[in-house]
Amino acid sequence: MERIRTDILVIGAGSGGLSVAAGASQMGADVVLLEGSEMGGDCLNYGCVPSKALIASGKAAHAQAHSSVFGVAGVTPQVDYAVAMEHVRDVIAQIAPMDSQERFEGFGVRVVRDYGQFISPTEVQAGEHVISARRIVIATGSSPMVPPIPGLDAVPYLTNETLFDLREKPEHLLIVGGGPIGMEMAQAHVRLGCRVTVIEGEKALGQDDPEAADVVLQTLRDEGVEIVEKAMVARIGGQAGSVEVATKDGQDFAGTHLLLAVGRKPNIDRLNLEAAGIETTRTGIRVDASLRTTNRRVYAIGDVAGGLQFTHVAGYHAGIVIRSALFGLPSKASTGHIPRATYTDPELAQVGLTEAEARARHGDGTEIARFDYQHNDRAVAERIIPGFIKVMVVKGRPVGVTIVGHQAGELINLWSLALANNLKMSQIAAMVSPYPTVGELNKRVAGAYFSPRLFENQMVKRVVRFVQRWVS
Ligand SMILES: Cc1cc2nc3c(=O)[nH]c(=O)nc-3n(C[C@H](O)[C@H](O)[C@H](O)COP(=O)(O)OP(=O)(O)OC[C@H]3O[C@@H](n4cnc5c(N)ncnc54)[C@H](O)[C@@H]3O)c2cc1C
Ligand SMILES: NC(=O)c1ccc[n+]([C@@H]2O[C@H](COP(=O)([O-])OP(=O)(O)OC[C@H]3O[C@@H](n4cnc5c(N)ncnc54)[C@H](O)[C@@H]3O)[C@@H](O)[C@H]2O)c1
Repeated sequence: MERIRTDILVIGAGSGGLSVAAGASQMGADVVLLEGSEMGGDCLNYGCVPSKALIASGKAAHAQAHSSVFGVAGVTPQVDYAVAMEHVRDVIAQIAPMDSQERFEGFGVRVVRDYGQFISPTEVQAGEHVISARRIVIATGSSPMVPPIPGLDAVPYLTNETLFDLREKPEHLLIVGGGPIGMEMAQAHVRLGCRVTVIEGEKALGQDDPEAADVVLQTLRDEGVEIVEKAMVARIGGQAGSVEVATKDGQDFAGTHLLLAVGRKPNIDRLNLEAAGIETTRTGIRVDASLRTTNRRVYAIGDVAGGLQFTHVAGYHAGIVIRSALFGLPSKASTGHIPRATYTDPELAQVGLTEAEARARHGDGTEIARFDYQHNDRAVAERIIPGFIKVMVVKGRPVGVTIVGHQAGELINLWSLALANNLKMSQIAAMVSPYPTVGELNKRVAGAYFSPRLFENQMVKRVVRFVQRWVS
């Protein structure tokens, strides 16, 4: 048994853990990093990266089939699913060196490739190593939730951890769960020529503004995805190549493959948290605003902390922990300025409050500024007109933004800046955007906020008439 003493021990080499390890080691701390599986965690290996790479394949196929409106004859795309999945592998391989053991050892981090478990409040065992640390950061992420649906144990099913290993194209993919994973993978697969049925227990994209979600859902339905809502799965049967799903309301579905996308569970089982006095909640490890667990020397970040589950949140958490653990500075995580985007086509992005949340919190003080893609000249030229941007404004400042449409995930960046810095709508309106860009939408929605004040204001009209009389 080798004993190691260090300043910072990071458990988990995914989005959050790697950011802590890179930052802390480059700022002079002695860092040990544990990883029981693949360097890079979920995002690189089974999450963001492979899903966005497969979405890109779907987009290429869709463009081929829908080019005739541009005067370029459309063709039926010849999809080789195995090659599309090799493209996914290749994209992972291109990004992997950034997360590699070698790169982190180059920073001076000691990387131990084993699962860690607490053996005392300050010690973690990983294989043949016992590591004691001044501060410990748990960044062990989450895994696909596999609910105890009767019959599921006897039927082969896919999750995000196995989907990208497929090489034979599913003829008919049944997806249980209409959240971001379900909808992104539904569209990618229908565009690659699979039949797709999404079975959702409540409302698909139910976390999002319903009007914006409907724009996405309508597009997916138009592309051929069957989306069944309010259909909670009650029983699963069949066998490999022939899967049957029965819902509580008595509907039956049959397909060739089954993908489970019904949420996540925190990776805490291997950690032996009781030995360190670390409490958990229903969704993950209990943390305070500075991301400390119930053991003051131990932090929890990213998916395992049970809040928002995004790579950029894990990265944001890493910054909070570095400030607190390395410099002893008070540092608190907040969520009001954290954006999210679902990379369907059209994309759906949100930062801050939705319209319903803003009205609930600010009542009549909420004003809504809105601008539709169909009035953006670039969107018209490129024929990407479904969508809108909606800004919830309170006392002249944006408190939330919903964008559904082409590149909504890119457009939301400006509003993340605005909310993080408490900017005013007048500052957004003062920006000059190059014409014709889709990004002009952001300025035009700020213009839409001010136009009733300027154009429907009798005082403004009186002042203009008065001044004009004196202008030579
Ligand atoms: C299909 C899919 C698509 C997604 N798309 C996006 C997206 O587009 N944008 C976005 O922002 N987010 C996306 N996410 C979410 C994103 O992947 C996660 O929020 C992010 O990976 C969380 O980072 P993390 O560091 O908390 O955990 P992870 O990245 O999962 O890393 C945790 C690591 O800890 C290791 N580990 C676990 N237990 C132990 C232990 N006891 N000892 C040692 N190591 C351990 C694991 O092996 C893993 O490598 C997606 C997720 C999925 C599933
Ligand atoms: N673009 C992105 O940023 C992105 C993409 C994918 C995933 N993610 C992250 O991963 C997380 C997990 O995604 P997800 O889509 O698995 O989870 P989710 O919790 O967002 O959605 C799961 C859906 O499954 C439904 N469901 C649950 N049990 C069911 C049952 N028995 N029958 C039918 N429907 C059922 C729920 O009603 C819900 O709508 C997301 O919350 C997000 O944080 C992010």
